[in-house]
Amino acid sequence: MEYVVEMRGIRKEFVGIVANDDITLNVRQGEIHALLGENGAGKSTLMSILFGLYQPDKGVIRVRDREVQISNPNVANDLGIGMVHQHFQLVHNFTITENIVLGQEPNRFGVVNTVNAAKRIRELSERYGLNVDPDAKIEDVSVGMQQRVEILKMLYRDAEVLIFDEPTAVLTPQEITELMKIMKGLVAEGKSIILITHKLKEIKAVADRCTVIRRGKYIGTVDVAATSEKQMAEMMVGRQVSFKVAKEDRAPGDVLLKVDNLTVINNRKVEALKNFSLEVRAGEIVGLAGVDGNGQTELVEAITGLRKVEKGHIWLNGADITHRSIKERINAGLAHVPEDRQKRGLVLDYTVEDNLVLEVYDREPFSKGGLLNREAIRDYSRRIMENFDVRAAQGSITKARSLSGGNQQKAIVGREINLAPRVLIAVQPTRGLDVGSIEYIHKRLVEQRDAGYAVFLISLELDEILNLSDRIAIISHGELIGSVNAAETDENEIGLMMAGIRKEEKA
Ligand SMILES: Nc1ncnc2c1ncn2[C@@H]1O[C@H](COP(=O)(O)OP(=O)(O)OP(=O)(O)O)[C@@H](O)[C@H]1O
Repeated sequence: MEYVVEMRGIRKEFVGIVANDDITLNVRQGEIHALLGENGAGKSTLMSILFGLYQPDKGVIRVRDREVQISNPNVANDLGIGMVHQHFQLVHNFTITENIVLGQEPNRFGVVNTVNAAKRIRELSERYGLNVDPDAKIEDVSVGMQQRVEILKMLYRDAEVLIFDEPTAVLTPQEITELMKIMKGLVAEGKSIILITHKLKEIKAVADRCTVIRRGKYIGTVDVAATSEKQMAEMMVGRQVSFKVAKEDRAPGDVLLKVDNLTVINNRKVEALKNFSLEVRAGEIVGLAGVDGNGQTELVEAITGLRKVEKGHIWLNGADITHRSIKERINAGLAHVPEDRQKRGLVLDYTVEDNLVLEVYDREPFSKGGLLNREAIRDYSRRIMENFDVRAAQGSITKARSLSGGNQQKAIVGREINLAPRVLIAVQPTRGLDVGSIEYIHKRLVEQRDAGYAVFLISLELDEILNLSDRIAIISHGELIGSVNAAETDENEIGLMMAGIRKEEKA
């Protein structure tokens, strides 16, 4: 058996778009096989076919040398194919064991033996270095741990081929390192992994081979050790890609966003921000670096009006907006690319065009005397879609739900930048985007700065913060640890400050 999974000549068409057009994917046993492609290239569709969620219109799938019809996920399971989705499917007030046995057949007394299950979970956890406590409740464990529960679910069902869909998008850098170790351990034990990711660094670090697809078509499969990141990026987008952002020096102007001594309480009634102060000036990109969960979310919520401020003030272009409504803040020139595109960014059942005018539909020319001007809305949306390369099967009237993840993200960023906001709050603006799209969004953020606006960038990607920012503020446990010039710092210094070590302490 040369390959554990062979997908040959796979085609899948949705209304108006061929998502997979004659795609080949051959996975060897015991390898980590990366699947790389720009946003909307057809990766998720191909994996949904392998997992039995979609039926291909054409093509053959062979698993361990046997031709198979994977008519639903149960068939995939029986064939030893498992998938860790980007959005976990876990019940929060259940224990880890309960989540793993969920959906298992009960015995003839109608009960699932959770004692035996917990024992087996412990064994699997140990064997693959997962470090999971079977008795812990999901709501009490970190995101990284929840992902391991998803991995355990697959192992518990004896999966031999594991599909990971952008698994590192939700993880902290430490968790990413650990996950890579786990993946290597899995293949060392004979499992095979298909890894969907946009991060070329990760492909270089763990994958053996990489299959590249572009606009639904198969481009090629390469040996990762012999191929550079640049080469893979070029295969993927069909042109040269620059990883560095070109940015001229610029003297910042007036303070456009001022956060003054802010104290905010989180959902657990704990102070998530303590006397936090920060300024962002016109013509400046300020990056906020910090380990996830250190008050970034609450800070953004307070600035955008989603969370009440306990103490302190927020000023936008000289006006105190601390207690203003969300709408008033938008009208005063604030825009926001939110952390969670599905919860806050888009109304998934609306069309793309309705999503693109979400904040401005009540202004002229989009409405007049209470009536919507469809033509104006469509024109405006089409322009954003074109500029930001938002690919949608039926154009502006496509439902947001059926866009690929990256295209949803591009639509949100396009919508917010298009408001020409005085202050743009960009949270993880390039999450889930391919390198070509990242390059483009970064350019637009720099343009925003060059036009004399303020950009506040919140990102867990240190590379992105270092690359784009003029100034970097570091947050730890809800406190400002310090603020440094991007040109005069490096990953190490920022890393230490993210761990809560102040500059003077280090000296
Ligand atoms: N259920 C669906 N109905 C209609 N079109 C769809 C559906 N699912 C996907 N598409 C379209 O098929 C194309 C491929 O999408 P897919 O999600 O497979 O891309 P992807 O490579 O996973 O992208 P990303 O990196 O952005 O997640 C896209 O143009 C998408 O809009």
